[in-house]
Parts: sequence; structure tokens; C-alpha cells
Amino acid sequence: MAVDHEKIEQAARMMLEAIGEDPDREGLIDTPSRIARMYDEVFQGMDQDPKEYFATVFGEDHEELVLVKDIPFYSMCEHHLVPFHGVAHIGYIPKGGRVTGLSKLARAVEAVTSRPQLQERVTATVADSLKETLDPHGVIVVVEAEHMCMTMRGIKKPGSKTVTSAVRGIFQNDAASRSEVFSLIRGGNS
Ligand SMILES: Nc1nc2c(ncn2[C@@H]2O[C@H](COP(=O)(O)OP(=O)(O)OP(=O)(O)O)[C@@H](O)[C@H]2O)c(=O)[nH]1
Ligand SMILES: [Zn+2]
Repeated sequence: MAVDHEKIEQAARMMLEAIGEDPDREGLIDTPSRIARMYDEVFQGMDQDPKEYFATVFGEDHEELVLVKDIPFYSMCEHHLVPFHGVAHIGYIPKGGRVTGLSKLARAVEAVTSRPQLQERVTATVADSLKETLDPHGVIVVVEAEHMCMTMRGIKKPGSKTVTSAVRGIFQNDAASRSEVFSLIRGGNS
């Protein structure tokens, strides 16, 4: 579904008026339409299903870890509609030759983060999408992010980071494999 520009423009105009601004002054006159166009981009994941990206698989016989680290993302916190941003790390062990394209992992992150979100839901949705489509032996998704609603307002704790993980399949019971992935993720960040 396309973003309703007219509605966003009306709302943005009303919000500017509500804070005591003049939405018709030169600097603000195009702001409502800019916000509408920005929301096209920022919320383009509203009608995207991350599972669709995993439809293409290569019959590659690799039943060992695949890890794509440090996938940058920006999302909008659903409580305040301000950004939270950081990186996602996705590791999985393919099964039955179902290996997906590396870029598809980043595309899934993009789809899931391009809508009003919670960090926990981003993490779980990416993990579940991969699990449900490729049925791999195991999946680990780790997301590290800074939330602007905790830095520029409210409790005001810049630099604080939230780390969430979602673990599926063999990683749930195999502590050694799980900690190997976590240390590979940590390794590149030092
Ligand atoms: N669990 C979780 N909480 C989040 C996320 N993004 C923002 N929040 C939190 O959502 C909560 C909303 O709390 P409320 O008390 O309803 O809103 P608020 O009065 O603006 O809260 P403060 O931020 O404490 O000022 C805050 O504690 C935010 O830090 C997220 O991705 N996951
Ligand atoms: Zn927030």
C-alpha cells in the first residue's frame, strides 16, 4: 500500500501549527510534502514480506555456518516515531542445500526495519522468516542499536546500546556452537 501523502501532509501541517509554528512560512512551506516523501522511504517495508527474499535458493551443499555481520539499519521506534539504528548480524547453518543469497539477508533486515518497530520484534521476525522458509539447522540473529528516544529525549542516555538476540534450531541446545557464533560476531567489533 502506498503511503497516503495527503493525510501525512495534513497531519504534519497540524503538528507544526500545534507547536506554534507558521506552516506557511518560507522554510516550512514544503515540509509536509517532504515528510510525506520521506515516509515513502522510511516505511517502505509496510507491504514487504521478508520471507519473499528467501524464495531464491542455491543448491549448495554447505551445512556449516554462514554469518553476515554488521548489516547497518535505521528503523523507527513505534512508541515515539523517532529513529533507532545500529547493526544486525545474521548467522545460519543451511540444510538440504537451501543456501540463500547473502544480499537477501540484508534485504530481509531492510524490509523488517522499514516500518514502525520494536527492536525485539525486528530480531525475532528476521530469525523466524529464515527458519520458516529455508528450514536451516539453526539461526542466530543479533541486533545492536541505539534508540534516539533514549538519547535525545526522556532518560537522555546517549551511547547506551541495546542488544537483542533470537536463537532458533540447534543453537538453542548447542551452547558451544552458539558461543562460537557470538564470539565471531564480537570479534569484528573490537
Ligand atoms: N522493549 C522495547 N522498548 C522500547 C523500544 N523502543 C523504545 N522503547 C521503550 O518504550 C518505552 C515507552 O514507555 P512509556 O512510559 O509508554 O513512554 P514514555 O513516557 O515516553 O517513556 P520514557 O522514554 O521513559 O520517557 C520506553 O521505555 C522506551 O525506552 C524497543 O525497541 N523495545
Ligand atoms: Zn521510542
